[in-house]
Amino acid sequence: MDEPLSDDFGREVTGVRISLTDRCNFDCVYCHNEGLGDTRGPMEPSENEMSADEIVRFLEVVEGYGVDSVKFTGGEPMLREDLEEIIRRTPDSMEVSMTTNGTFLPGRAEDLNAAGLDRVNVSQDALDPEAFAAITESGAYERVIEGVEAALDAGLAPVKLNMVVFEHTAGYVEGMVDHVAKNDGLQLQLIEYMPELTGKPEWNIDIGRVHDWLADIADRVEHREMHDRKRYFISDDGTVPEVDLADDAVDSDHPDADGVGMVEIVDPVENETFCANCGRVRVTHEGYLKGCLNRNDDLRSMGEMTREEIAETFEAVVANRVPYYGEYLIEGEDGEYEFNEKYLSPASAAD
Ligand SMILES: Nc1nc2c(ncn2[C@@H]2O[C@H](COP(=O)(O)OP(=O)(O)OP(=O)(O)O)[C@@H](O)[C@H]2O)c(=O)[nH]1
Ligand SMILES: C[S@@+](CC[C@H](N)C(=O)[O-])C[C@H]1O[C@@H](n2cnc3c(N)ncnc32)[C@H](O)[C@@H]1O
Ligand code: SF4
Ligand code: SF4
Repeated sequence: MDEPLSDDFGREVTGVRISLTDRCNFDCVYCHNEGLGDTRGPMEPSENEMSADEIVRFLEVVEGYGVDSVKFTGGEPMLREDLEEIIRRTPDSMEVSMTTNGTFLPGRAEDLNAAGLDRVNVSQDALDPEAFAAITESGAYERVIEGVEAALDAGLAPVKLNMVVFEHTAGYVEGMVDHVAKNDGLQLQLIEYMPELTGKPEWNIDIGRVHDWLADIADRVEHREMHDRKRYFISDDGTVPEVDLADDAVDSDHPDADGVGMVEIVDPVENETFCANCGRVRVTHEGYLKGCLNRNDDLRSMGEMTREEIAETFEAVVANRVPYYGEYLIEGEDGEYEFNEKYLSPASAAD
């Protein structure tokens, strides 16, 4: 195995995260679209989207740099009709996962598994169709539930349910934790609402309160290497206490055992430890490499490049990566994060 590249902050890059499209059949009120803005627009494939050949060429190049996992995301990655082909042609040495809104999994999950998909994350912000519709601006709740079932039936377990924790969903956290504790094959990923790219900081919930509550009810707590994320293991013994988290609104290596649900918290906002343990390079649907979700001033196009040029571009992107919180943004005396002047070029200052 080739040695992974490291950036100047000692962070090894072992994974890539590829946005296959910025199109989507949902219109979630919180969507950051992987840092690129609006997903609304025509649903037809755009000529700007990377082709299957371009995606596979990139993956074959970075395999040579020790990259051993790829996440396909979007927009909605399942809008790509050539998704099975892309997965089938992904290098065998890579773990392949996908994050989806789940609506297209029924009827397709088995083919994806057969093509080489190892696991899937499905966004499900509530267990209640009305709340779900209000958040996603879509009435496809039943379809998402069928999608989760289809993924489990196809052997894509564990299926991670992604739930963004913000003002609209805080009241459903307890129910979702209970749901994954009671249902084998499901895990829960509670994602801190990120206002950086979407605005609306008033929707924030103090994620620390969710950590405290889970720490109280968990049998066991682990730290995942990626981002130093905390994982709480919760038993299905009916002891989940009542709690109102909204009252002051302001490694797949561990398959869940029977009767125990795994809940992972993704809390990147103003979290220097999270950024210090970040080892993934992103690729936009148009084929730009991106060192950090929250930045768009470090994009480098792969355009019509040869393998050698892609390799050079990948090396340059890794060399240019900096932790977002703690380096690109630094904490001022008043406790607020502000831009580190050394990264403020005239171009990025205008963003
Ligand atoms: N700021 C930031 N947010 C992230 C990062 N990784 C994940 N997130 C947030 O978590 C959301 C869900 O991530 P997923 O695509 O489901 O997958 P993941 O949690 O990164 O990966 P796995 O747990 O390995 O499946 C992302 O869309 C982001 O909102 C990261 O590196 N930085
Ligand atoms: C951008 S979506 C793309 C994949 C797919 N369409 C889906 O919804 O799963 C990837 C993940 O980002 C999460 N997400 C989107 N906007 C967010 C925000 N502002 N804060 C935190 N997570 C967000 C979504 O909940 C979803 O789990
Ligand atoms: S389904 Fe995913 S990409 Fe589509 S709007 Fe919702 S979070 Fe964004
Ligand atoms: S450096 Fe950027 S991509 Fe990595 S964890 Fe921090 S905000 Fe996310």
